[in-house]
Amino acid sequence: MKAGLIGLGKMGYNIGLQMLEKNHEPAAFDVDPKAVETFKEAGGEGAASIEELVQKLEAPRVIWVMVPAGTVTDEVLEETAPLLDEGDILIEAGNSHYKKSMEHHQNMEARGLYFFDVGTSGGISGARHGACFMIGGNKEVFQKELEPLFDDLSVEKGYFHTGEGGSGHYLKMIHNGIEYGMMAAIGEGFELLEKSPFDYDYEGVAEVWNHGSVIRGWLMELMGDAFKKDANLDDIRGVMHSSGEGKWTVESALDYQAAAPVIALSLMMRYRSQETDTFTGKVVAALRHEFGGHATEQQE
Ligand SMILES: NC(=O)C1=CN([C@@H]2O[C@H](COP(=O)(O)OP(=O)(O)OC[C@H]3O[C@@H](n4cnc5c(N)ncnc54)[C@H](O)[C@@H]3O)[C@@H](O)[C@H]2O)C=CC1
Ligand SMILES: O=C(CO)[C@H](O)[C@H](O)COP(=O)(O)O
Repeated sequence: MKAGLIGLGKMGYNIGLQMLEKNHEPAAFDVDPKAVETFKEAGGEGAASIEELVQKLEAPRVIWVMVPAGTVTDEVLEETAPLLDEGDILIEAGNSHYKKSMEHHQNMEARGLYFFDVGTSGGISGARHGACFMIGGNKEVFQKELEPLFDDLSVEKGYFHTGEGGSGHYLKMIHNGIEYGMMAAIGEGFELLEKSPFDYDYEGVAEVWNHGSVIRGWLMELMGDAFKKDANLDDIRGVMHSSGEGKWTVESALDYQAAAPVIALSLMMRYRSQETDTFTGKVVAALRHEFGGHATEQQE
């Protein structure tokens, strides 16, 4: 099967390389012509526009979209859909909000297209060597047209048809919420080591925790890699950005009245990390001063 690919960034490019390796003969478009050139140099086929990409594919066309979530994804889908024929397939594998994906399902089905919302996990190395996919959409079409592709691009047992439209991205959102909580706990653990009276070798700690311990796993492996490059993480600041999935998870917890305090607090800690001082801190310091005469620290 000749697959189409839109988006040759950190994830899409590596998915493209896997498609190449596994004989899915990808043709790819990216808004950045340099990305298309790089893909061509790696052996892939390039397209100068979405229109040209569509023309290169045979019906039923399968197009994998891996661009920034939100407006860009919406625009790419809107540009692509009118160029397709009934029965063609769009796979949207970015980190999109599941409610938006449910809208895309309705919209694409109304045009006679099949749409799949796919949560992708495993990071860049997963995209390159085998990822984990959570796939929402028509099950029969998935089994008939797409299963071999997902089987090839995933690690063994690394794909799952999650159910109706939106369920793939909902599952990925919750996955990322869990990711926030797990990473926050690892961070707090190392903070407690750092504040302790002991002089731990953090790379050694990550290494031993990753051998037989209850908390072994890929995040701990990555922690070992990071400490190997920078023993005390001196080169980076402790500022934690986020791209929306944690916030959406917490919003869902509120919508569905589910208690998710670990994920919620890990999200708040990300926001807190982006501030060097806080108004909360000023208010509490001022109040302590007002009621108890406790010292405040003055601005320099
Ligand atoms: N980086 C990661 O670890 C993961 C990212 N994702 C999701 O996958 C999607 C892609 O992520 P990355 O590859 O990391 O982002 P990226 O920023 O590295 O790549 C995005 C690519 O899309 C291209 N692009 C932007 N607008 C376009 C347009 N209108 N038409 C065609 N191409 C366009 C950009 O030129 C760029 O090459 C996002 O939705 C992201 O949330 C999902 C799982 C893991
Ligand atoms: O989906 C991912 C990993 O599973 C992406 O790396 C995502 O960007 C992580 O979320 P955040 O940027 O909010 O930390």
